[in-house]
Amino acid sequence: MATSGNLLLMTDSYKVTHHFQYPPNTTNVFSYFESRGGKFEYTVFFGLQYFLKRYLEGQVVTEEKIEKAKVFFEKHFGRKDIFNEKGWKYIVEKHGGKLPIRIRAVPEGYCIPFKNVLFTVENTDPECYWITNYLETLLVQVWYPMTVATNSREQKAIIAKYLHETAENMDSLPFMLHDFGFRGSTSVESAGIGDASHLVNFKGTDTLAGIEVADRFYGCDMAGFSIPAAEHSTITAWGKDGETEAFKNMLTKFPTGAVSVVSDSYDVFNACENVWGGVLHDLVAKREGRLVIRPDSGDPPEIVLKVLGILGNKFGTNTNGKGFKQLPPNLRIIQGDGIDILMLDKILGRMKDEGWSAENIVFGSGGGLLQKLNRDTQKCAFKCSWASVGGKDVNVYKDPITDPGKKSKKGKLTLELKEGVYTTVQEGKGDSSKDILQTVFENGKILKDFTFDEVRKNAKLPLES
Ligand SMILES: O=C1OCCC/C1=C\Nc1ccccc1
Repeated sequence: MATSGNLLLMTDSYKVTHHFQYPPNTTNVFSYFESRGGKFEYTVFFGLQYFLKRYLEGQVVTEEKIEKAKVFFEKHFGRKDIFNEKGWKYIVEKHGGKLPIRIRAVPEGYCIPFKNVLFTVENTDPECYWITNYLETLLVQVWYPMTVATNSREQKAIIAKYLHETAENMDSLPFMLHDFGFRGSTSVESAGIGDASHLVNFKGTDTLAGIEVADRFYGCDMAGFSIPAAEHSTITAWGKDGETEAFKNMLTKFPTGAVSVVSDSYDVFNACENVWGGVLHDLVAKREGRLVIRPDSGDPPEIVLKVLGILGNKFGTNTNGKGFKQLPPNLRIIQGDGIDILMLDKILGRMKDEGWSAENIVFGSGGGLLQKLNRDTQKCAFKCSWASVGGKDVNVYKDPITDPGKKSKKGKLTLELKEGVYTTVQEGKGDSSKDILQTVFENGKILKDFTFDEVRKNAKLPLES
């Protein structure tokens, strides 16, 4: 049951005036959402279910919300005759406050090449033609989970490629990219949505909000995991001369299991050479459980290779079945500074060139994972493609001479697989029995509830099967 805010205010002001602007006797408006393409050739369709459950499901329109919106819009527009009070009251009286809308969508987790229909929205009551595009503003926010899930999956593909080339198995893949992005997110809600999108592809996170989203909206009890880890304050509070004590404290307070220690407070090379590889060498070498050393500054590829070199000298390496060097299984490094998809490839490429297996490292990413994206990254848009006016079907479209790239699709749309290629069939010419779009929402009810496990399975890489 949707539990937050006043849906009547979750739109753009101009939409409040649009019920006056459709042709007379318009009874149906059918619109669709697509990515017109951009950074990635496809999008992982993810996150619509969050919006349906959080904002659209059940009795979302009430007399009280209508009254509040009425007062709000009289002040906002400075006049009394704009807000569609009759239209909203009709929804309360006729539909019990449930939205007379049908939404058909690609199954969550599917990877769909751009310029394909991803979901459609249409009104189910001819009186409510105006509600379809009223919901655009909220529904287009699905650009964010989709784009984060896609960016995260593309990073997984890069990591998987290097693991495939330099490691004997893919076992470490699920924990190779850890979400560090909570503090850099624009809100607790967006951190939750973004991290859940990352967790479609991975299982390591410090962004706790996303675990709650995966639980509450996709039925996943614990979608992400973490380990005890230091931050600079827990090292530097021991004083510059106390760094060895601080490191030793980490090993003794967490005697088993994995532990991560940020080691660049003063001199990460000295820390690796003379502390981890010196004073604490034997404690580390015989440790039950993994020590993860975290550099956190400097040019990432250079620092990573230098730190690997020092640790390799101090703790030894062996050569795996693919001919690449591995640190002892209880010793790894984590690079969480400056990581985005390009830097990931750069570091792993350098490691491979210098004979290191990718499994010696894990990555943390914050802004690169959750923030360095916008709606334009994948050019996500919502457009009307069909209407019924005075009982006549109209194939609606735009085709601006000033940007052919913004040309929109016509008529009722379906998505089919034709010779293994996802194809959007326009003008209602599709075969509904082959339509990959499924009705996920109708008249206030959610008709398909994807579990996080299903979404993860749908989004798997070919290399993972
Ligand atoms: O070092 C680590 O090892 C793995 C567990 C997490 C972790 C660090 N977390 C973190 C979170 C937010 C900003 C910076 C770091």
